[in-house]
Amino acid sequence: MNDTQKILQALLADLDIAVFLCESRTDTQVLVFQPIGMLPDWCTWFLPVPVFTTESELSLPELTEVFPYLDVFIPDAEALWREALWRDNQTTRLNSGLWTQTDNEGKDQQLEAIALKIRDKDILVLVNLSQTYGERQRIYQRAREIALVNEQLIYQLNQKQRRLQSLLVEKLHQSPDLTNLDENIRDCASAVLICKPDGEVEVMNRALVNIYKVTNTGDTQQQSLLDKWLKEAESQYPEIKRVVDTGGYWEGEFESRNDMGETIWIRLAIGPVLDDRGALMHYICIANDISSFKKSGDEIKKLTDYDFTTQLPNRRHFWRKLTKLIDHCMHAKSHLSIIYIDLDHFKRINDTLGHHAGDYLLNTIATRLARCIKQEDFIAHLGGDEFAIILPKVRLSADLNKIATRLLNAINQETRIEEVSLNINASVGIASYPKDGLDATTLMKRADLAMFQAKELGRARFQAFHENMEYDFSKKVQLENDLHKALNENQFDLHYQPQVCTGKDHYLRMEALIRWEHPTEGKVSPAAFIPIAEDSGLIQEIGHWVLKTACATAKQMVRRGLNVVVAVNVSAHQIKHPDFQNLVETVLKDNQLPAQHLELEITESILMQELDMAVIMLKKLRRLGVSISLDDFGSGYSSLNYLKQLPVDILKLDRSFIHELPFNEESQKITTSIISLAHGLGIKVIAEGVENQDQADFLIENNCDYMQGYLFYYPVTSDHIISVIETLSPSQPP
Ligand SMILES: Nc1nc2c(ncn2[C@@H]2O[C@H](COP(=O)(O)O[C@H]3[C@@H](O)[C@H](n4cnc5c(=O)[nH]c(N)nc54)O[C@@H]3COP(=O)(O)O)[C@@H](O)[C@H]2O)c(=O)[nH]1
Repeated sequence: MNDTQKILQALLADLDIAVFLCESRTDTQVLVFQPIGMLPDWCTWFLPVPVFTTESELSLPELTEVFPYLDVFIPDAEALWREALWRDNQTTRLNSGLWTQTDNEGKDQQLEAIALKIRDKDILVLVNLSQTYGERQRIYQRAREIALVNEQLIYQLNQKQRRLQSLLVEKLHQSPDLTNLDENIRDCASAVLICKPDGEVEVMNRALVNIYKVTNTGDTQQQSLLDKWLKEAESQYPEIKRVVDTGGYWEGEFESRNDMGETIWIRLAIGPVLDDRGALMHYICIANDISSFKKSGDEIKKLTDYDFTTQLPNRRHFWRKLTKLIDHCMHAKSHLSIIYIDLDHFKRINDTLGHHAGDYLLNTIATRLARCIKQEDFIAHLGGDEFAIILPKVRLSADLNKIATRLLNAINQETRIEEVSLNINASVGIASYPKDGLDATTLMKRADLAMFQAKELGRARFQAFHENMEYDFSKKVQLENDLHKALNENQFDLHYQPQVCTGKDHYLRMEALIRWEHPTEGKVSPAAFIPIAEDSGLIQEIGHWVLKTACATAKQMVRRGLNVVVAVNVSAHQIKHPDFQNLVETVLKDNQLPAQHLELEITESILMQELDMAVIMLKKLRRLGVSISLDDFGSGYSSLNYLKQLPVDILKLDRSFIHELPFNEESQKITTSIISLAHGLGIKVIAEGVENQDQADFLIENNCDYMQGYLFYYPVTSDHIISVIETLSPSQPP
């Protein structure tokens, strides 16, 4: 073994990962996996017999037998390796996400697979994250145990103090001159002080001297002890003086200082001794040093109140703090605001770069956010990609806007992880006490609602809560319930909008657009219900229905000799479904529709959310023979740079540019540049939302391939589309 191999070996052992080089056997068409370095123990525990050696090779069936989850992952990984989705020597990777698998010893292991293409090498990495999880669990468990023990000990101490109090009161009643008391308290572990109502010391024991490291046992020093305790406890317990002065029983714990000036925590009970007529004779004070409990309590607090990844206060800590501050505001008649931050598309980072990269990013952002706020503010990491800040003194919207802008800018600074440069954004919601809510739950709910609205409005922005949001939200919940019924009760219909060709084409094109006739609300726009269907998961069923219906209509037209292409809108959630390709294939087969008559329309933002995955799926779909169009091009991420890697046939220019044609110079330039760039890459262009002749003239003049809009046709029902399509001449410009 040479030095480099030794270093690699040590590195792998340190990282606790299993690495395989993947080669394809041309004779068998089967992938073989050759372990690089020794495999870690957890990996070999999955094997029935220890067959791994550094030189051994594993064939695909063997590896997928050992880790059945790889069955699903390997085809995608293979596509990544085979189709060289890597550019200019950059590394490309695909993460499987975590899965749990039970090893031969019956232990659950949390595993993640990563497919990597490094230069020309195909690498499969298996990472075991169980240790990190285990460590976390152990720490929390230990914290719970310490907390439990502490609680029990404090309880026992209380009982002991109370028993001693009543015993001493009894003794004092039996012999009011304090004789024989000494022997009851001399060797007692609790510190005991019996004093007159004015604080003058009558009896004290050795434990008190020890706890307070008393050097001067003269009267003057001891006389002030009761006074000292009252003063020390007063900031935490404002009632203590009143209770003691009026002869009440008091107990509690607070920070005190011994005669050496050291800080100690004591638990103190002060009880009165009254004579037969109810007059105050003595005070009995019993104190215990609880500093060691407090110390482990602080440790517990650190473990249970702080987030493991960012070291910021966690959700539990945040709620306690918020409740306490609201209480304070209520009494002081003051106000506070909360800022709720949710990172945009954070999951994408975890999925593509791995959990370690995600944790690194969270840490970086936590540090940046903490730098943006004042000392009196409170920041917490609520978990996942959510942070929250309490601003105890801020209420004016101008100030809140300034702070939110500062936070957004801090988040959006460039972060470099490995070789990748990231610019993450966040959606931010704001709510204030008492304007938006009088308790922590309402306030957080409303800040969350405002954050949600910021997401809906396009992310990377902040939004303050206003009352309408709650109404909008309940309306959405209602629509979601109704959507469940809509499919079963045939409330959906599909309309079609023809797309006209500006040059020569032998296809007649149209876009399928879903319509919903709600039984009480009337027509509900797809722009309103598609996002709800996406959030609730219903989009899979609805999307399936749209695909089936559109293909059936297209087949009817093909049968009549019409050479049509029907474009079907596909949501991000459908594309991400691993079965989507099979579903499209089945629908085409069931309708006996040749694939060239179907086009799938996806939005630009889908691609950017999970670029590698989406590209793999689009390539699979294209292999079936369907064409792909990219909707709303230019409206979102608009990176012309990635266009050359995308397997698309058609770009749909976003209607916002067309709307401003032909007079807005910027829109002119964008439109003409996109058209020429697309043509340069062999991609055709459709302009959407064409509403007047000036726009059409400009687009024809600048070689736009197709146009769609109310100038030509509104979407028409399925009953009418055939007759409309029949009037379209495939080779004539409008
Ligand atoms: N996932 C799915 N999404 C769908 C489906 N059906 C529709 N949609 C998406 O909903 C959004 C709103 O659609 P809709 O209200 O149907 O509006 C479409 C056209 O009616 C409208 N249009 C067409 N011409 C013009 C015009 O000249 N001016 C103008 N203001 N609007 C016009 O544009 C919408 C089509 O847009 P696009 O898809 O971007 O080409 C919309 O985002 C739909 O995509 C579905 O089945 N599944």
